[in-house]
Amino acid sequence: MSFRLQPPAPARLNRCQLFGPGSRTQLFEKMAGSAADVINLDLEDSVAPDDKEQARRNVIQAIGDVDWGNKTLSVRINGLDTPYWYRDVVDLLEQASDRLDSIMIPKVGNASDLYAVDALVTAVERARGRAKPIAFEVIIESAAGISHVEEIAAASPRLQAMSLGAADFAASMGMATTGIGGTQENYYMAREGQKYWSDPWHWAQAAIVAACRTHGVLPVDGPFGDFSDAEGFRAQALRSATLGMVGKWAIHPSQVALANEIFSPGEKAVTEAREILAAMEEAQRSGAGAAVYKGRLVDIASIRQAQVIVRQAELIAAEAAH
Ligand SMILES: CC(=O)SCCNC(=O)CCNC(=O)[C@H](O)C(C)(C)COP(=O)(O)OP(=O)(O)OC[C@H]1O[C@@H](n2cnc3c(N)ncnc32)[C@H](O)[C@@H]1OP(=O)(O)O
Ligand SMILES: O=CC(=O)O
Ligand SMILES: [Mg+2]
Repeated sequence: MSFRLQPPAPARLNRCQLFGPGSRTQLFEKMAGSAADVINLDLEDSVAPDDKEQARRNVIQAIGDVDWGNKTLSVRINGLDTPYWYRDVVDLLEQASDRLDSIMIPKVGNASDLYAVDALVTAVERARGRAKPIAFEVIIESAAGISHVEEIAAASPRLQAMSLGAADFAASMGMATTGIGGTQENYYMAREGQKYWSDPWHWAQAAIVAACRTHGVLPVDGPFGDFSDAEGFRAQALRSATLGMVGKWAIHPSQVALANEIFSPGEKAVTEAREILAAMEEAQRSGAGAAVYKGRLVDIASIRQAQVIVRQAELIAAEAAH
């Protein structure tokens, strides 16, 4: 470990973020009743330009009126390249109830984007004496965003989560696809007449996870567009979880249970992690730094690996007991 310790990410569940357009008020109660840990009411790309102002009003009202339980409640504002974003921020902070937890800033390109929003949010919070500081989440979905991912992760103490937005990311990078996430037909290696599909999102996800873990931010996988392809969603989410991401967006209710399942460690994994901790405790009692568990090496690093799984299981248990 470096002299500078890795800060912990916020200790809250973020297995699934369910999105819904701010213009579709009939979805709000359904979203609140879902099993998603995080709700994202959208003012950005799922809302047509003519509906922006009404959607903002709908969302402000719903923040106070709907019972969101103990979910993390977030609103995705419009991008900083639009005329809408400042009014999104000011109206949300001046008019919405304190139930709002977070705002999501899309298409961030560098640390200054967060600085600008932070300055505006801080001014409104002070002017209004808002008791609960608003958290931020950001989407990395452009060439600039991924190029500056580390400075973005470090940009604001408000920042809690960072998602990969596969759709805009693909567009910004000039990728030859209209698919949102998942396997891409033409991204394969060929050998002896066989195709071996590779993962075009891998490098961006790994960069996001590293930046997030360096600065104590939750790394999240974004949307998977084909909501009738559960197998594809599952494969994408499993890869993300294996890389260190803590959750994934759902753009349709059918994806919520899948995300929750994949980002919750299974009973077998939790039992094994606890057994590794017990084996290492035993080893350390006898003065050893390494031991054998089920025929394989475990050492002090295994304690840290096992703790990742046990901590997540404990968060889930605490949430279930709530
Ligand atoms: C690239 C990005 O930026 S992604 C993030 C922005 N995009 C979004 O927010 C889109 C979110 N999703 C949606 O708007 C919708 O799910 C759509 C447009 C994809 C599909 O909508 P529909 O055609 O209504 O879906 P469908 O008919 O399959 O819905 C089935 C049920 O789920 C409900 N439902 C649909 N979407 C949602 C949602 N996001 N949250 C909660 N419930 C929902 C429907 O109301 C319907 O309920 P019912 O059975 O009580 O009638
Ligand atoms: O905003 C999300 C995306 O994939 O683009
Ligand atoms: Mg986007």
